[in-house]
Amino acid sequence: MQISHLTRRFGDVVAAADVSFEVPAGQMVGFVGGNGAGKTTTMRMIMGVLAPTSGEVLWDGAPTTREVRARFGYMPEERGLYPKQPVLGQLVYLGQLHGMTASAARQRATELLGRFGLGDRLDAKVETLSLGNQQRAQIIASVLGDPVALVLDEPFSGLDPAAVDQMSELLREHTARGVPVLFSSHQLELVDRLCDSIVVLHHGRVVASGSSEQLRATAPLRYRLTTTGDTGWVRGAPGITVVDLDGPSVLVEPADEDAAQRLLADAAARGPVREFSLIRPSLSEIYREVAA
Ligand SMILES: Nc1ncnc2c1ncn2[C@@H]1O[C@H](COP(=O)(O)OP(=O)(O)OP(=O)(O)O)[C@@H](O)[C@H]1O
Repeated sequence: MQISHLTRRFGDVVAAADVSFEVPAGQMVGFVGGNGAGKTTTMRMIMGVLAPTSGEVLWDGAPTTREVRARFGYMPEERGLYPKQPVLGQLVYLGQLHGMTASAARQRATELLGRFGLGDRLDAKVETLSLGNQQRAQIIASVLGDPVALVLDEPFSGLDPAAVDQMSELLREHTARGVPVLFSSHQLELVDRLCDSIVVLHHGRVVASGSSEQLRATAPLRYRLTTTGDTGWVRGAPGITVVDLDGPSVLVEPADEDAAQRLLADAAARGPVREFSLIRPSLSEIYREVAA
């Protein structure tokens, strides 16, 4: 699935500005960005719920049609299930909307509800389920009918760690079959762990994208040096910028690898070195950097 130059304005607000990225077959792509960054707007355009001001979404190289989008599984921000209706009945209905027979939809929905701990709540009204269980049912709704792509708006919000694992497993079963999966989330560690690639949106624009390794490679090289004495001398070391200094421990940004190794040699010449380690930035740090 190719998102190509999607732009959406609401009056003076540009909610999405020239957003382009790919969700390759069989890959999980994490869509991150602060509140109001434009994730929901972009996903709505992908699903055809909202018309783009300009740009398009391509499927197999051609602009998506209503028929193609009908085969996408979607979990909207506003959620789709009716609070006052029984869970299983609604899932069967949704499955039928996706072209399943009533009995196939009932069988698949029952199986998934059972698998996710809701086997004894089939006839419960959605509103009587806990929020996390409602969320499980919403995710199940989006995967009924063997979708060819999945577009999920914050599917993991409100899920406990066990449910996160179960739901990630369910999504992985889809990517394993070649289904492209796009989901938004504010849980950056989870995105880092699950996704093949990440798209960072800020004020409607894509400000970074790539695998977490690629995003990390754009962050400055940082090392932590810990000695037994004071590291104040590091401030004068050539090619070294001190980020944080606290007595025997200092966090530095060397200009290059040579400067880092020179620093280590200088430190060793002064006395014992307790620690000299490359610091890998977390996705949260990278996010803060690119969104700054
Ligand atoms: N129907 C609308 N009318 C006017 N402005 C809108 C509409 N929908 C979204 N916006 C604006 O577009 C911008 C992007 O909103 P959007 O909901 O896409 O962000 P988001 O990244 O999903 O945020 P969050 O993480 O808070 O869900 C915001 O400034 C929002 O106020």
